[in-house]
Amino acid sequence: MSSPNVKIYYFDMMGRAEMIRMLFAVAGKQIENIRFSFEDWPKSFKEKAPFGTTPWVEIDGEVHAQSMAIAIYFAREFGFYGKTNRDGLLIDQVLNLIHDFIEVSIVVYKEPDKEKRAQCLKDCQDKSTRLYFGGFEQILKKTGTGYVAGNQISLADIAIFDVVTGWMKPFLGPIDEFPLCKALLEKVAANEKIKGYMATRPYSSKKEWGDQLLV
Ligand SMILES: N[C@@H](CCC(=O)N[C@@H](CS)C(=O)NCC(=O)O)C(=O)O
Repeated sequence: MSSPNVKIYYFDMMGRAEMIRMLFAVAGKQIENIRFSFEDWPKSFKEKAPFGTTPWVEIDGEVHAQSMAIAIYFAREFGFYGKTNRDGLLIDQVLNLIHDFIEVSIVVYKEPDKEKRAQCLKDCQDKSTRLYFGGFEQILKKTGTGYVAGNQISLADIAIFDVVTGWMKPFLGPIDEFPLCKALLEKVAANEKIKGYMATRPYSSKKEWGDQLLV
């Protein structure tokens, strides 16, 4: 069976689309990026998005949205969702922790008062980083292989790597107290496909939402 034609629609940045793009890179699969500006989003794209938000994908012409659902679907298709139901449980816990972390980061980003925002950012870099990386660490300890699920890289490992290298980077504090997370990140960074992708991806952290906080 031939591979489907997949297009992903998103802003010209990493954001919520990057984990999906990275998964395709690690799986050695093609995905076409349709990138648009903030100006063009309401004018030409929002009405095409299934639920009025981005990212969304077109799979052989059929549209689907919700970044986590899209990532999970392709992880299953490409064999990056573990081998057992328990693997899926471990992976889902990581993805849900990341979902919660994203929500916290967005609250910080949207805080209009500059002083309050600085305080929220500090809390995020301190307490939230500890809470969520503490969660990843617990899961990695339970699995005991150095990966979130089983003995090979899965969507969850890629998603944790995206947290530290993507748009959420400015919201993170030090993760030194989480040695299993650090070891996992080194392993993902050493993956040949990830290395190739990171060396050529067109995105700059300067353009991401998080970095605008620091302006
Ligand atoms: N739960 C959704 C959230 C999507 C979402 O809020 N996307 C933002 C960009 S990251 C968006 O579409 N913002 C523009 C808008 O709501 O008009 C997902 O993960 O895909």
